[in-house]
Amino acid sequence: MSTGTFVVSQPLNYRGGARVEPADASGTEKAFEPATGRVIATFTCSGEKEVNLAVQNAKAAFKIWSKKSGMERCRILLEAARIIREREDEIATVECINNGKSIFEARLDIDTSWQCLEYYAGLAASMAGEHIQLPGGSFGYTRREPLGICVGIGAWNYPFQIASWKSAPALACGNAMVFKPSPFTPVSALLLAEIYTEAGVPPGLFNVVQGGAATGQFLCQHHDVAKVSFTGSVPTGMKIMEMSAKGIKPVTLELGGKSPLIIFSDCDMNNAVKGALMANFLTQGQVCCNGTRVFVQKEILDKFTEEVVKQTQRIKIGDPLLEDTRMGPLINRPHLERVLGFVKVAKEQGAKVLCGGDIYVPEDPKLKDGYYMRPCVLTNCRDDMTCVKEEIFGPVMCILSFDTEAEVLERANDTTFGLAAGVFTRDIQRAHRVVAELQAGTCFINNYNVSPVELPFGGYKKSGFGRENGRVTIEYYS
Ligand SMILES: NC(=O)c1ccc[n+]([C@@H]2O[C@H](COP(=O)([O-])OP(=O)(O)OC[C@H]3O[C@@H](n4cnc5c(N)ncnc54)[C@H](O)[C@@H]3O)[C@@H](O)[C@H]2O)c1
Ligand SMILES: C[N+](C)(C)CCCC=O
Repeated sequence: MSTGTFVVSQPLNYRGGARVEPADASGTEKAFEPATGRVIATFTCSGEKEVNLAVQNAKAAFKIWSKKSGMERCRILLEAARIIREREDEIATVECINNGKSIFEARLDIDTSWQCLEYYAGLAASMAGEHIQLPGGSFGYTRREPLGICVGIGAWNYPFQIASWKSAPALACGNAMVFKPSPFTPVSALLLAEIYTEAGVPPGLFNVVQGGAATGQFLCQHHDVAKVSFTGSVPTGMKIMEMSAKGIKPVTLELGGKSPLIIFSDCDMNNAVKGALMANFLTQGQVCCNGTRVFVQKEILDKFTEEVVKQTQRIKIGDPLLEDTRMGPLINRPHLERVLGFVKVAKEQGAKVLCGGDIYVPEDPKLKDGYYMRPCVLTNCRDDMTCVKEEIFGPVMCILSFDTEAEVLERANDTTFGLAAGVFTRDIQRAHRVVAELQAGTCFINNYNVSPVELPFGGYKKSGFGRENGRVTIEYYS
C-alpha cells in the first residue's frame, strides 16, 4: 500500500464478533490521512442505543469468558498475539496511514502490542487467590474475580497500542471490554477486534464503538459498566473521573505530561544527544511521556545544544510509509496550528528558536496538504514560560540550563505533571539518587522512551493514577 490510496470501506463499529453499522447516531466524523490531508473515512458516531447494544453484547460474552480457566484464556490470548505478529506489517501500515507516525515506529508499537498480549496470557494462567490460615485450624480464602464490563477510551497517538494495553490485562482477568478509539484514529482498533475473534474469544467480548465526547459519556455513565480505563488529556480525565464517581466506578487515568530530562556534565554526550532526540521527536513529539524540559548542566550547555540542533536538522521528514522516514505529519491541521502557536508564544516570551518550529512542505506533491512541521529546538527558556510549563504535544524541545543537582531536582519536580523523567550521567550513584527524588511514574537512566511491557507505566500528580503493563495492572482489572 502507498500513501494517498487507502480508504475505509467497511463499518467501523464492532459488536457481537462482527463489524456493524451503529444502531443510532450522535453525529458523524471524518478521519484523515495526516500525510496528505485526505479523508479516509466518514463514520457515524455511536448514540446511546448503540452503546447499550455493545454493553449488552459484552455482558453476554462475559458470562462465558469469566467462567473459563486461566489456561483457557491464556491459549486464546497467545493465539491473538501470534496473529498480530503475523499481520504486523499490515497493522503498522494502517496505523501509519491514519496516525502519520513513520512505519519504522509503527512497527515498534505493534511489537509492544503483541508482547502485551503474550505477557498477560502468561499471567492469566497463574492468577490465583490466597489461602489464609486463621486461629483454631480455621481458614479463609480470597478469589481473584473479574470486574465485569470494562470500558477503554483511547487517545490518537498510539491507537493500536492503547487498545492492546487496555484490553490484554482486562481480558486476561476475565473481563469483557467496550473500547472507544479517538475519532481521529478509528481504524486500527477494528483489526484488533477481528484478531480477538479469529483467536477464539466469545462474540461480544471485545467491542468497538466510534465517536467523540458524547459517545464516551454514554459509556462512562452506563450502569452496567464496572470500570473505565482512560488515556488522554488532563481536562478529559477530570470529566471521566467525575462521571465515574457518580457510578462509584474505579478508573485508570493515563494522562499528559511535561517530563524533565536532566543532562549532567559527566554524561556520555553522544548518548545524551540521542536520548534527547528520542525523548522529544518520536511520533512527531506527540508522546505523553516525552522529556520536553531538557535541563543541561552549564559546563556542557553550548556543546550539547550545538549537537542536538545538528542532529535535529538531520531528521528525515516525509512520507511516513517510506522506510527511511523518521518524522511524519502531525495528527491534524488544528493540532499543527496549536503547536505552531506555542512556538510563537515562546518567541514572544523570549525563547530563541535554534531550528525548526515552522511549517514544512515536502517535495513530493502528494504530501503538499499534509500537516508537517520542522522539529524545533528552543533555547533561552525560563521555567515560567508557557512552552516550559504546558504540554505542547508536538516536536518542540525546550533547553534550560542548571548548575547543581539540588537546584535541578527542585525545578524538575516543580510541575503539576509526573509521568516520566530521565537522567544522563556516568555517575551511577548520582543516577539512582536523583531518580529516587524525581516525582515521576517512570524514570529512565541513560535512555528514554523505552517501555517494556513487564514494567508498570503511569503517572504521579495530574498525569493520572492506576498503571498499565506489569504485574500490578492485574490489581486494576480484578
Ligand atoms: N499517559 C498516557 O499513557 C498517555 C498516552 C497517550 C496520550 N496521552 C495524553 O493524551 C492527550 C492527547 O490525546 P487526545 O487529544 O486524544 O486526548 P483527549 O482527552 O482529547 O481525548 C481522549 C479520548 O477521550 C474521548 N473524550 C473526549 N471527551 C470525552 C468526554 N467528555 N467523555 C468521555 N470521553 C471523552 C476522546 O474522544 C478520545 O477518545 C495528551 O495529553 C497526552 O499526553 C497520555
Ligand atoms: C511507548 N511510549 C513511547 C513509551 C509511549 C507510551 C504512550 C504515550 O503516549
